[in-house]
Amino acid sequence: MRKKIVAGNWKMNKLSDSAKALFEEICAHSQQFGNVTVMVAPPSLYLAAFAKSATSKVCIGAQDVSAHNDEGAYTGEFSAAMLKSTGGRYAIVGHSERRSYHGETDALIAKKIRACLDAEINPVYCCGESLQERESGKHVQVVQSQINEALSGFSADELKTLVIAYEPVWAIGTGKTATTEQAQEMHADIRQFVSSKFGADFAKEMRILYGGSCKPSNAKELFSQKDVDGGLIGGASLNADDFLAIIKAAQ
Ligand SMILES: O=C[C@H](O)COP(=O)(O)O
Repeated sequence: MRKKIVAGNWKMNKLSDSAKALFEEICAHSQQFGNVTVMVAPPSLYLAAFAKSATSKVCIGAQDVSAHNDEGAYTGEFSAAMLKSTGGRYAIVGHSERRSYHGETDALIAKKIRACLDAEINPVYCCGESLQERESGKHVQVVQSQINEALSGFSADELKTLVIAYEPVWAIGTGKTATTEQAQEMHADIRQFVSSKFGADFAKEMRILYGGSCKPSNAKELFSQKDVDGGLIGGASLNADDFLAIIKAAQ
């Protein structure tokens, strides 16, 4: 039985005081999270303080991480090892906003996954197709090729802590959610593809999150799909009531 994950990706939102207040409100409800793993990925400036004040039921994650694990001259970056040393547990890698605004490729993302695994940080690998790719019927092929490139250099044993987040780019921040059928279909395909690469036992255990305009009104239906193991939540994670309602929907 795969344990569900609800992860909040705050992106570049919230000044220090309001970030702290939101985080405290989430932590204050953590006794009600039941069997759901809850992860919060704030702007990286707040990571260390949040990790220090998190309850045991709230994990801290980074929105991105360096591909380098050795200390050195990489201005503006922080390593997975540094994240680990602050108490962080997860790192999102390959988010579509990193791909489109920073030109990140799956080859680079593979290095970030390697850096995470070396530092014992759980990578949350994001993949997903654009609207044009969906409309031209290439979505399955696009997502398989992303996964293939990012994960080919790893063994099943190395990837035990990997989480995949399927985020159709056309659904991110647009209010347009994938239908439950579209989400389930793609998640099942991802699991099948991963099974063909790493074996059925591995694929059966791997968590696949849905991301893209997930909100309290659609979370329960999405999370009830056989291959949807929770969500990577953007906009709706910025409001405690919405985020807590989504966590409830995963229980
Ligand atoms: O990482 C989160 C995703 O980009 C989803 O964002 P959204 O829930 O605002 O559509």
